[in-house]
Amino acid sequence: MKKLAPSILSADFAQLGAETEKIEKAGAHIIHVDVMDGHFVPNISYGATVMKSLLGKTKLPFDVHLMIENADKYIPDFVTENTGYITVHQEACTHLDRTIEFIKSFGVKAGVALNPATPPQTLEYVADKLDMVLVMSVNPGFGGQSFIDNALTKIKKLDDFRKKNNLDFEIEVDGGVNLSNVREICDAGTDIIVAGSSIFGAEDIGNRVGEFLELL
Ligand SMILES: O=C(CO)[C@H](O)[C@H](O)COP(=O)(O)O
Ligand SMILES: [Co+2]
Repeated sequence: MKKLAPSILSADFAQLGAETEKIEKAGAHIIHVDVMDGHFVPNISYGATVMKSLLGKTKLPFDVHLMIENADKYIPDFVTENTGYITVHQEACTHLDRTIEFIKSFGVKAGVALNPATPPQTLEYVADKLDMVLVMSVNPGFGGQSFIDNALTKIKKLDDFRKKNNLDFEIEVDGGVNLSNVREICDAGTDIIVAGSSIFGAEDIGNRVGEFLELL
């Protein structure tokens, strides 16, 4: 089953609880949490305190997308009863294998994200340890950007690679996903769809989640 993970980066932060409730009621599967440090990416978003403000208000798992340097230092802050996945960037981790093991030591699924310019082959020697690979289809740092088409080639390569090697990591796609391109992105082999501005920018957020779910 394909899963929908709305990114709260584009939510109205003054209404974060209410907007989260709307996406949960409408059937979204996961909450995507974008953490930006102003160093690895040229923007600062929010940290663990904001994510933790949703604890007790939603049953949905958190999918933590760490766009930060020194991830090992901050990973423990993001481990909560709702935390399903923690994903770090390949480009930001010197000791990627160690960081993956560190995430898994908390009983949380481990993901690695790849920037648009990063080839999928870079994950060859850690792929058997991974629960998820996040294919960035925009350069990370901002919501509301346009989908970079060659992400489709990368998704297909990763899908072939996991089939050939009998691996079971999930493939997540993040950036510029909308109602017009989501079907093609799913067909390429994606399991988890992240969508921020195309959900939280809609007039009726719940209705938009429903429209996405029909297409998954
Ligand atoms: O990681 C991200 C940006 O770095 C966001 O998850 C992503 O951009 C989602 O926003 P949108 O759907 O508006 O592109
Ligand atoms: Co993200």
